[in-house]
Amino acid sequence: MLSPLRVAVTGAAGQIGYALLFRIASGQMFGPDQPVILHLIEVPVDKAMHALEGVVMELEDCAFPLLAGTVCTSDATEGFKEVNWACLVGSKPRGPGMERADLLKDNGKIFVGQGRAIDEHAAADCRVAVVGNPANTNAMIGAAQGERIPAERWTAMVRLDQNRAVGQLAKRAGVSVADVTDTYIFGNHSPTMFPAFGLAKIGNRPATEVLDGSYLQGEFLETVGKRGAAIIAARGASSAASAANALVDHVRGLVTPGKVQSVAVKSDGHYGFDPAVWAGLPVRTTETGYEVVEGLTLDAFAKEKIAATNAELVSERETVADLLP
Ligand SMILES: NC(=O)C1=CN([C@@H]2O[C@H](COP(=O)(O)OP(=O)(O)OC[C@H]3O[C@@H](n4cnc5c(N)ncnc54)[C@H](O)[C@@H]3O)[C@@H](O)[C@H]2O)C=CC1
Ligand SMILES: O=C([O-])CC(=O)C(=O)O
Repeated sequence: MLSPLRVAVTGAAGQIGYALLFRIASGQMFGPDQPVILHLIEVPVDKAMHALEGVVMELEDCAFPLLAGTVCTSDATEGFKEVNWACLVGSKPRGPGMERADLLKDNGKIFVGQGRAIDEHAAADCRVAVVGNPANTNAMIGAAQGERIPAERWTAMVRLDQNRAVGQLAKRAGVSVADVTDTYIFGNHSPTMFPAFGLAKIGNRPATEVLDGSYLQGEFLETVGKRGAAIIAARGASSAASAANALVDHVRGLVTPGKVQSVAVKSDGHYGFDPAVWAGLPVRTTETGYEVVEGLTLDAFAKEKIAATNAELVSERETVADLLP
């Protein structure tokens, strides 16, 4: 029997939290043999903590064999103590008419405190997945607060964008999602992101041979880039179930050696990104961590799009300069 992993989830009583916790506890994130202890972190507000009690009652009522315990707290020190994974979901979602970058000032602050608490109290092997928006820049802020946990262990989620891109390509081509491969997101989790259709394959053929260029350069990019806003317009609330599902994929991928997926990581200059921004990139999981997949061929159109999303990430960093040590 494996010893339990401690997994922190912030915003545990929120929308994504509600769609996520049951999947972690059932083994979908860390596998069917891996017990977990969930550290559920919320704001110190009665309504949120009370809602969290209800969520814990429901977790108990599922009788998950892999759920080895829960810790409920609004205290970051207790919440992140000895955790092996921190899923940072807790933060404000945007409403209709807003861009994710509009959340920068309010949400950015959260990642200063949590970055410090993780660095001081988490297990030495702790890895972090940031979901709260704007996710790339929040990961950069959090990572910058620490000295003990290497910045490379801080990742942000662009897997939802990858899944959206795969879904759109499959629908357009009239094939199963299983037939769509090599679909990677470069850059920011924002409308400037670039789903690199030039690398994607549909039924083992280049997507550019299966679908026409005007669709790929136009409607496809627009639909994937603005999908979050379309869901807010339709639901009146931001995507939650698909976001939780993408986080399960993101973490599962990062604990599965050989898996290649889109992850926002410290760019270190790959594919022309500023070295200090967190950019969506194709990432391969290794036995000890991950590596960026190098050497993929990008055409002039792709390079122009990557330059634009990089410029946005650099400008977000300038906006939060006061939150960086
Ligand atoms: N990266 C991505 O692909 C996606 C990111 N998101 C983002 O995820 C975040 C959460 O979304 P929802 O769950 O729908 O929002 P929500 O409002 O339903 O839940 C957020 C929860 O976080 C809690 N919270 C706020 N500050 C906190 C803190 N400092 N510590 C702990 N908990 C805190 C709130 O009390 C609330 O319960 C938003 O920023 C949203 O924009 C949403 C979908 C996709
Ligand atoms: O669009 C939003 O604000 C929520 C989100 O990040 C997404 O659905 O991709």
